[in-house]
Amino acid sequence: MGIRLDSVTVAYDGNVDTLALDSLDLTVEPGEVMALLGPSGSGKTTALRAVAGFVRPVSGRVLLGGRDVTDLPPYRRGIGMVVQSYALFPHLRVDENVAFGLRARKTARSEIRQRVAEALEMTGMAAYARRHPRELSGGQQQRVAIARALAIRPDVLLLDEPLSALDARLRSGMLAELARLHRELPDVSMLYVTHDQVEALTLADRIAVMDKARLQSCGTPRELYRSPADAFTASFVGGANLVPVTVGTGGVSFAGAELKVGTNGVAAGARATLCVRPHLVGLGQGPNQLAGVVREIQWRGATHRLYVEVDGHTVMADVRELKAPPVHGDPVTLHFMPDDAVLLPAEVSHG
Ligand SMILES: Nc1ncnc2c1ncn2[C@@H]1O[C@H](COP(=O)(O)OP(=O)(O)OP(=O)(O)O)[C@@H](O)[C@H]1O
Repeated sequence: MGIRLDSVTVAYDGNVDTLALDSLDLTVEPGEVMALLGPSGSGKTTALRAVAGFVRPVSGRVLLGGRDVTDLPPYRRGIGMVVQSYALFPHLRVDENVAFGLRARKTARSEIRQRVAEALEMTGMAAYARRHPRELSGGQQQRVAIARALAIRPDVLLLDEPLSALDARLRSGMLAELARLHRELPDVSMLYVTHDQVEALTLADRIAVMDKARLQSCGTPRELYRSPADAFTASFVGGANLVPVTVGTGGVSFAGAELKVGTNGVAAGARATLCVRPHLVGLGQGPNQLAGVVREIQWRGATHRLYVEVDGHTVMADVRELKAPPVHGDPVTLHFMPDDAVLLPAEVSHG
């Protein structure tokens, strides 16, 4: 079932001077996973809570499957929700926790038994049905929380930083599990709040990037990564080199160098920001050369990350592990292919 936020504005405590959500328009297609990505306080959780019905917009509408649910209470929206802190009932066993939403809906006993078994099976927790939450690891507790959300067979699943309490190894395992669940439940739309871009890039069909209560941009992970529309999106979805340039004809000038890049019809003489991903910057001679001085070098196993100062700006280059890496203070030449650069509107810094 699709989700639509139609110009949704939320102000907590009636404070309309600082909106938590400012006219948010967002559509999640049926069966789609949409990640909400953005810095702390940008309104991601608020958007989720508006869909769930825990906050009431001061204006705008929430539609589920084309039906206006703005005035419906949360329990009548057919939504499953998983939050960061698991929020399991400590005094209830795993199976009782999973059954909770079904009991509240007065589902028949035999049906409850079947659905609880199914949800625990789906999340790999069938063997733990009779344990209490305190007898489970963090990852297992989160699986139970997901099973509980799935037991009501929701049309819409809302996930609020579901993996952020887990350690890195568990997190990547659970990410794969969520991707599998999405394949097994192709009709369930998911709205997934995260500030982790790897989670967003891995799991989402599309990513909505939020900043300061507004939608900054929305697109597939590939679109936002390969052709971001603005510097904020570029820096939030994948690492980015962002440098101020002056547009010429057939290229730009930066740090005294003339660089060939597509100008997208931007007028010559205009100021703009050039975006190049660090892994697309090479070391040594090539097209579009930049001369600089190594300020820092990090060994990352398969790659080296170089921080190179070019005319007062830092340019990052991720290159394959070097046998004889340069050292701090060494002069180096960097290069990148014309097609690997994106020209963005002028503003580099954001907030
Ligand atoms: N219950 C509340 N009462 C008053 N203000 C709130 C409440 N919840 C959130 N806010 C404010 O609304 C704004 C958006 O908060 P929200 O929790 O939606 O952001 P977020 O993007 O989910 O952040 P985070 O990544 O830190 O969870 C923030 O300025 C926050 O301080």
